[in-house]
Amino acid sequence: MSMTHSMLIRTFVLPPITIHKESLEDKKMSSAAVERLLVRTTKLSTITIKLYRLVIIIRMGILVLFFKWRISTALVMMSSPDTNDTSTVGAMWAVSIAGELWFALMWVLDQLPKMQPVHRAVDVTALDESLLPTMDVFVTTADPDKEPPLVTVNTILSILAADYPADRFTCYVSDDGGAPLTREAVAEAARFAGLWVPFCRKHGVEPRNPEAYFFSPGTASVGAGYKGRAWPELARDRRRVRREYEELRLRIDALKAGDMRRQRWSLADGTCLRRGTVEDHAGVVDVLIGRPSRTPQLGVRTIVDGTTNLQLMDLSSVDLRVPAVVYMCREKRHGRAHHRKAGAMNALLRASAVLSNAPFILNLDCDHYVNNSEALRAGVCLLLDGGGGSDVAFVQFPQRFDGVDPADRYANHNRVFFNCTELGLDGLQGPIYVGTGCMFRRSALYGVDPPRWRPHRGAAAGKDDDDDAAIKPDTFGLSTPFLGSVRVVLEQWNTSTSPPCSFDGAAIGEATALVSCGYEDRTAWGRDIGWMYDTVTEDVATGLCLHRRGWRSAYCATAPDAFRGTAPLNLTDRLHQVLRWAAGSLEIFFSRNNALRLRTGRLHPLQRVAYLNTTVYPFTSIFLLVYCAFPVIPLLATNATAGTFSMGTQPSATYIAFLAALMLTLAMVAVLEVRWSGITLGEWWRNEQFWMVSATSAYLAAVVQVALKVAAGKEISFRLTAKQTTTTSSGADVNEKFAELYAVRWTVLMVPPAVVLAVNVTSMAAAIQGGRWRNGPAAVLAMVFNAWVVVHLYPFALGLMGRWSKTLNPILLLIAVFTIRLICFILHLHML
Ligand SMILES: O=c1ccn([C@@H]2O[C@H](COP(=O)(O)OP(=O)(O)O[C@H]3O[C@H](CO)[C@@H](O)[C@H](O)[C@H]3O)[C@@H](O)[C@H]2O)c(=O)[nH]1
Ligand SMILES: [Mn+2]
Repeated sequence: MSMTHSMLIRTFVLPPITIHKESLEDKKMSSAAVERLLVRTTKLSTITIKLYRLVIIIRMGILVLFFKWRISTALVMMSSPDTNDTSTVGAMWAVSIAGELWFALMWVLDQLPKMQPVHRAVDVTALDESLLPTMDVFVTTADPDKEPPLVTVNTILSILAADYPADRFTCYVSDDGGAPLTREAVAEAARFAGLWVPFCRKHGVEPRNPEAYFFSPGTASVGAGYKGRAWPELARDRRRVRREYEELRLRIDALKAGDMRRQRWSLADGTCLRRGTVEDHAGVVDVLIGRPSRTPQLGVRTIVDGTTNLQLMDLSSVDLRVPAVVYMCREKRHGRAHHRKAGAMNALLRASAVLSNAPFILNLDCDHYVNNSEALRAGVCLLLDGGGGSDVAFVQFPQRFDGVDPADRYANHNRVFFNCTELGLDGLQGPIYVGTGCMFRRSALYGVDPPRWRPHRGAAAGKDDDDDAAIKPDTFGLSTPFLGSVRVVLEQWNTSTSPPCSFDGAAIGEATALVSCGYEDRTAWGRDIGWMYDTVTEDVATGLCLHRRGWRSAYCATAPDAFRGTAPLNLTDRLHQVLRWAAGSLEIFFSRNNALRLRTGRLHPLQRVAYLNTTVYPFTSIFLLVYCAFPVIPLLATNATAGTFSMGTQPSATYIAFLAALMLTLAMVAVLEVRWSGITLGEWWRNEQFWMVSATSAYLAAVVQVALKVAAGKEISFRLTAKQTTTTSSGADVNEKFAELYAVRWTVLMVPPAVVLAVNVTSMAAAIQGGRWRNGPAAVLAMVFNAWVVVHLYPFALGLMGRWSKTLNPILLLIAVFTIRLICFILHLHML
């Protein structure tokens, strides 16, 4: 990378000197005249959105009036001489109002940041081919048992075959398990890439993940959308490549079978290392495919099978180059913190700095493959965009999943978050970073301020002394070559130095030293630079640190999906995933990154609200459980009269009016949200439902875990999500296809919702049996509320029932639940 790169930096990355308030109109007019736009940003301001905002504001007004009324009524009741048991009555009022206040607050925190969604369309054809920046792609894997090597291999192949110049990107694979099996599998992928990558280029196949391409039902019709040469040729080539791929699969199976007997690593240079354990092993950096030449290597030959002499594929005039592949395993030692994924990412960040030092970085978890070969270009558009792209620290892509059952009973797709929340945030300071499928600007990770907050450093400025001063060993560590690489990256603001790029022995030696476990001692890694430590959701914390420094982020939704991954296999895995996210969120809440305490004017106020929302939501579990248990009391009470706890208030027209208004506006907001974001009502409902399941189980456990951490310093573990191999023969029946999903695996997390379910069901039974439900409207309503809880917990019950359960129609349930929810609120009010 020499002139081309520096020109590019000058053209696109140089910061505008003035701090400008973004005006979309201005931007459109000024840039359109000069060059083709890489990104077209439109504020969604359809009638739906306007109505949506209006209803949200009206509902907030109603909430204020409602609470004013509730609290004043409570105070009047308490001081009334007719109330005989003041302490019980007071406690009940407090529980009820506290619950409602918390739910209302959560609703407001959730809605506010969603009110100004924007839509960004990238134009990859507007990118100047000769100016494409270099990119480092990081793949993380940690355990070959839970993350099958075949999945990782497919991810790597899809990356290598992506539509991006082969000499401009490098694929780094981090193996936290230090498993020879993983390394061998990566090497197999590197070998197979020599055939797979040119094949993809020749025929323009999609997706470029061989497993998905050959075996997933969706891509069976290869002819459709065919971009390459002659169709019969594709059919022939496809058959041959598929045969090769099947052999690769067999080889990986064999590796797996033989894994137990292996004691040593053998590296590319012939040296052997003794195999360590997962928690204790040496650091390794191993270049599996070196840097390809800078010019395309057009195939003038055909690949011929050595034994059968059969012509395998005609690759004349197809570029045969394969991007560089580096296998990396950071050193781990007993008794030394390794900081999970964040630690792996920081090791990758440093090792790649002395090897390729690309200004942009893409991270994919081992199970998330490139599904749209233009994905890398799409991300680059947003980072290079002349109209503000230089302030963008990262581009988050939506996470999409294969292998989710048609009913999505555990809400794995998370559509409300990706299609509403992230889009809304994009209109503020940018989406929250949520892990896999995210592209970064390397300099942002080194802790510098974004251009718009560096107003004195413009194109004219010379060497930046501040930057030099900032590149200190007590921040970045002692490696001189690494410090040099940091300087190069930071100087890209205003000079035209090109990053060094070398895979020679010295560079590899340095990279190995950079992944040693002592390198970060007494440095700022994990605190001020790189990925953040001290939380199991390093993603949210890292994004927050970038946003608080004034960086923006961007959301990049493409069609077809840029990346696709796998979702947790069963309810147990899913609950543990949600538990980890909730615990990580609370860890951030109790850290120096608490959104309420951050002292910075650079965080957009609504962005702050969004971060507050993302870090406090698990507390809902406490309010929810208490609030849920509350109406059951009259049914279980030995005193048969439901009036025991009634404080004698008569239903008033006021509260009926409040309820009607609150319920109506809630329903309207939901319907409008579904409309502007394009998700389905079913998806929205699944989200609601799974929220209930998590809130009664995983969130509660998260609160306990974090309480233990805060009080007793007990660390929270990162339980890896098991990945599925996506192969699903097209003909298989649903039960067989999702057998793993329907399997019941017990976890303590299921205890609280099971108890809630049981209590509700028995209290209903008891009430019916004892004829108590006839004793008063409160009891009847309590039963209805019970039913509401039970219905909300039904995906959980399905999980418990295992594969024999049949899925109910979510839409019918939705209607039922809305009606019941209304009655539930009446119940709460009636009892008081
Ligand atoms: O010590 C570790 C632990 C995990 N990982 C990798 O981290 C990734 C995420 O782990 P996974 O179990 O798949 O977590 P998910 O809940 O599915 O992932 C989401 O949530 C995580 C934070 O909790 C983020 O790190 C992920 O990027 C995000 O996709 C995987 O590639 C792992 O190989 C490591 O490299 N080292
Ligand atoms: Mn995952």
